[in-house]
Amino acid sequence: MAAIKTCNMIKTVSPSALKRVVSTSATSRNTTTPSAFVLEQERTATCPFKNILNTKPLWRNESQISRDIPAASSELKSFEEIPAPKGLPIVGTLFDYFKKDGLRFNKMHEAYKKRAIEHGPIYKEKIATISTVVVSDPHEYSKVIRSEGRYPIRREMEPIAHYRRQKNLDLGLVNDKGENWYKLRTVTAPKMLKMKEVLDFCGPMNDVGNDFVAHLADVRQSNDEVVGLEKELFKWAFESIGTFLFEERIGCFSKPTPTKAQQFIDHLQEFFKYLQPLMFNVPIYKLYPTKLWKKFEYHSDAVFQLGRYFINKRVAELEKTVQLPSASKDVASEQRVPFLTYMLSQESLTTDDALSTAVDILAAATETTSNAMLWTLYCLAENSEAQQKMYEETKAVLGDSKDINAENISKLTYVKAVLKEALRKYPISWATSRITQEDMEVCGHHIPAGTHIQANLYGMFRDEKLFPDNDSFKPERWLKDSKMDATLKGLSSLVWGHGARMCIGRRFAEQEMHIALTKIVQNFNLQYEREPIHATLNTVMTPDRPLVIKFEPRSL
Ligand code: HEM
Repeated sequence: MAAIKTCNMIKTVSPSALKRVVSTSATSRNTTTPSAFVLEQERTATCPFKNILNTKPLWRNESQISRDIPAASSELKSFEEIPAPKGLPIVGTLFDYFKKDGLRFNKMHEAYKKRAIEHGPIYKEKIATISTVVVSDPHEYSKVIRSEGRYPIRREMEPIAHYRRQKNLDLGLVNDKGENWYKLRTVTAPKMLKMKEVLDFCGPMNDVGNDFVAHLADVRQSNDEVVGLEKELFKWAFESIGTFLFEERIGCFSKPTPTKAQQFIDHLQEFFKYLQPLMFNVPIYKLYPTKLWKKFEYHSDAVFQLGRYFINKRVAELEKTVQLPSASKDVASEQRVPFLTYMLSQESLTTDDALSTAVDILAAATETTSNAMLWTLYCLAENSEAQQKMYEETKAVLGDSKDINAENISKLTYVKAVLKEALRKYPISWATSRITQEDMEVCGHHIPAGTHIQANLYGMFRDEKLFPDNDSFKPERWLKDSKMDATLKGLSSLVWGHGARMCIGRRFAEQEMHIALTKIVQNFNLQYEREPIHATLNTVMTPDRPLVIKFEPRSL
């Protein structure tokens, strides 16, 4: 497989505004002064990407790659000189995505990889109204991480933001910016990212996991195949996040699935399906409601109404049984109260803020974790050796016990490596991004403030130079004693984004997935006997057709 080209530094321009930025980045790479070094350490102390920030530049010694960071601003190349595919005025490269055998919006991950191979570690592209710079060099992207500031900005998910504005709804945690976003984030983060808080949910997630394997055993056909696995995993994901938000079970595994839960799941899947083409196409929907927009709007209405239904139902129950704290007296994040109770008690949030955030979390949690699980089960079903190693680890750590708790979960190191490797091969969030807030230098080019810049995650993960034998599923890459460069080990975090705006559900998602995967492998031997599956984008990366896996019971 061809590897992505890497930076070649050349001549030119000296935008004086960049002096400060360039000299910082040049120093941090080469002759670090004590003060710059201290600054660097302070900035990276809590960053999950710190390995990349703190180690020497990648590939410095590799013969294929001759690149050097310019020593002075006079060597900087301009933004205009960033390589770019040819496009037309106004529409840019839009038609490349409609040509027969051309690129496709539902294969953007492949498009980014192809463009990077053609144009190198940095290229820019304008697709209709969207202009973006794509970086495929982990070290270079780390500069973007370092400069993201107190209020990092991601590009809006335009169709969602447009929908919310039209309906007079708050933009919410996912789309809001600046102080508004910060207010929501600082209230939510302690409850969702503190390890102690998340470990408290090990018990309830263990119960959800037990019920899920019983459910899988039940829905298996006579030949052990589970047909409609994606729907079953959606139920699991919804049950898991519901348990976290409400500290009450939704009952998704009962027969039949409760109508409202099934409706929420169905509408959410359609919502993500229509979101993908709307995000990249010309936003005509802002002028008049296209057919596609109407479908998206229909499913958005349903997701919002059903999300509100679940939340309001729980609030009404809580009001009957417990005294909801008054909004003038914040409940501390360590207090053991349901997430909703905690949110509603926060003085800094309006009731609408609290409810919008809960709907955001319901929606953000379901499609993501169910697809991450689908890919991981697919990888395991295709790799009996990895599956066996994982089974042996579960036996060694848990014996015959069904209980995963705050203590033994930390010992499931191979399980964790399995998830990382599955997300390397199939990064459900295939690119991560920021809008730059200051002028900076990346790959020797001037990047003005306000540029939308993305890390080409799929391209990096599938780069043979970075991950040798990258078509193979090798969880061992991620184990502590593996020989993989520590810098590259840090790359696995990027599927969760980075810095102050990293996925707020990361800890929760990892825990629920580690538990469910462990239980599945404890109970079943997985087999996949059909044609290889490929990836397509329904906003997140999903299998391009229904995945049918055999769940053969293990004799315990
Ligand atoms: C496999 C599972 C998941 C993956 C790979 C994933 C990935 C991501 C990524 C890449 C971002 C953007 C971060 C950034 O810009 O730096 C994000 C944001 C977010 N995620 Fe997740 N996510 C997952 C599961 C979840 C779950 C389970 C929840 C809720 C419990 C959740 C809630 C959110 C929210 C609310 C945001 C917006 C945060 C903000 O902008 O402050 N995600 N996620």
